[in-house]
Amino acid sequence: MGEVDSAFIQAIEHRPKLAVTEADGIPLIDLSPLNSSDSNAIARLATEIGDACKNWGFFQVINHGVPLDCREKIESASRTFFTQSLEEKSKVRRGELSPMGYYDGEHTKNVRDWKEVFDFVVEVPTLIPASHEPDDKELKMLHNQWPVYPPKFREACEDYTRETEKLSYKLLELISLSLGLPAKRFNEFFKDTTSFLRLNYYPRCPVPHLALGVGRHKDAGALTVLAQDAVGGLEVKRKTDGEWIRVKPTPNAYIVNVGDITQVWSNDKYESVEHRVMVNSEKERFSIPFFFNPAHYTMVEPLKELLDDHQNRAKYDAFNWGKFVAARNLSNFKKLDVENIQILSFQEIRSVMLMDPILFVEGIAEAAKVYTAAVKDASVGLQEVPPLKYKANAFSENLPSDQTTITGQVQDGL
Ligand SMILES: O=C(O)CCC(=O)C(=O)O
Ligand SMILES: [Fe+2]
Repeated sequence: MGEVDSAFIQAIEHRPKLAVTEADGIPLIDLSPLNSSDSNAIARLATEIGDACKNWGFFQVINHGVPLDCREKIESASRTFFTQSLEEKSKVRRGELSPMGYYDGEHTKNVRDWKEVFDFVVEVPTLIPASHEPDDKELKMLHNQWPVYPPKFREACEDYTRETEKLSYKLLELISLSLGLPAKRFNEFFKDTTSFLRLNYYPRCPVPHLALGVGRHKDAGALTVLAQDAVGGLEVKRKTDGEWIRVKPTPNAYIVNVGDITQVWSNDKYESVEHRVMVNSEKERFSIPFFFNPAHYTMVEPLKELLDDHQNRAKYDAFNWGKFVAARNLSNFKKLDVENIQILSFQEIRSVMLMDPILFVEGIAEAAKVYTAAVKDASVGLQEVPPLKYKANAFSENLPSDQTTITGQVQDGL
């Protein structure tokens, strides 16, 4: 393996196959009916989007209204930024006090990603809870850090974000219609948005069969709108058979996927689907996801209009989006000595309605102990941690995939 740090190496069962399956099945949807006032065409479009959300959790859109030059400007700014020296990029490195900016040490499920990122929030400042503690009402403000080079980097980023945000609202409205709800049913949640944009850079990798650009994960927020370049590498786990399918790069298209919040809102009608990114030894790759997220104070729960007392009972408890984000921040800056800690600390969010109650309570109790120990720098006797860690991992690994948590599968985000 030469000089490759073992932190990048995936467990055998998660290593990518170098032979790629490129399926045609991921829907390609033309959004041009939105430019007409033909309500039938818009209704048909909503149905098409609803089917894609149900069957794939992913789709691509064309004729989306984001000007091409706006996209080209941010793509070129991103390329110029990342080709600088580490020393230059580190001038805007993210830290505990400013979680936005440049970072090259992200881990997904405790394996390091073969990538570098630059993050910025859409609304300045963005408010999120200061801690994950339920009783702590203090808020903190997220600000952006901008590099001085390349010039116009900030302008390119901000212009692009405004356009992708507009597109995200259109998509959200179509999703709402597809669920039989008024177009603007979800809009109120996004007033004080916690959305952010990420520039991803995947350098060439000498061990593409052992490492991943981003390990398997689901996106936590409401929607992700992603621009990928012509290199390709994004793979989606096909719902029908669990096969990893490559999303074919389509010039000037956007890849859209529903995140966990939409899954909860729709009470599982739409599913947030696992995906990952393969890297390669010949070509570097760039992508730009826009994570469209609600206000921190949003209580995320299945929409009442979609529920009844029979077939359609709520499958999730309500959870507070901001507290969830704050908990994610905690693990971003402290390397917890426990694998999959995010899964374990939030298990109740999704599985409480789904799994055997005794197993659930036991699992959560174990997880809570491990979590507390890890957060307090393992101040609980060290000899106690390994068996707990072992049990907790066994617990999370044994969950069927449809019972994994809203947070555990999520390795994106704040
Ligand atoms: O780079 C990509 O194609 C996808 C990245 C991704 O899934 C993410 O950043 O959440
Ligand atoms: Fe993702």
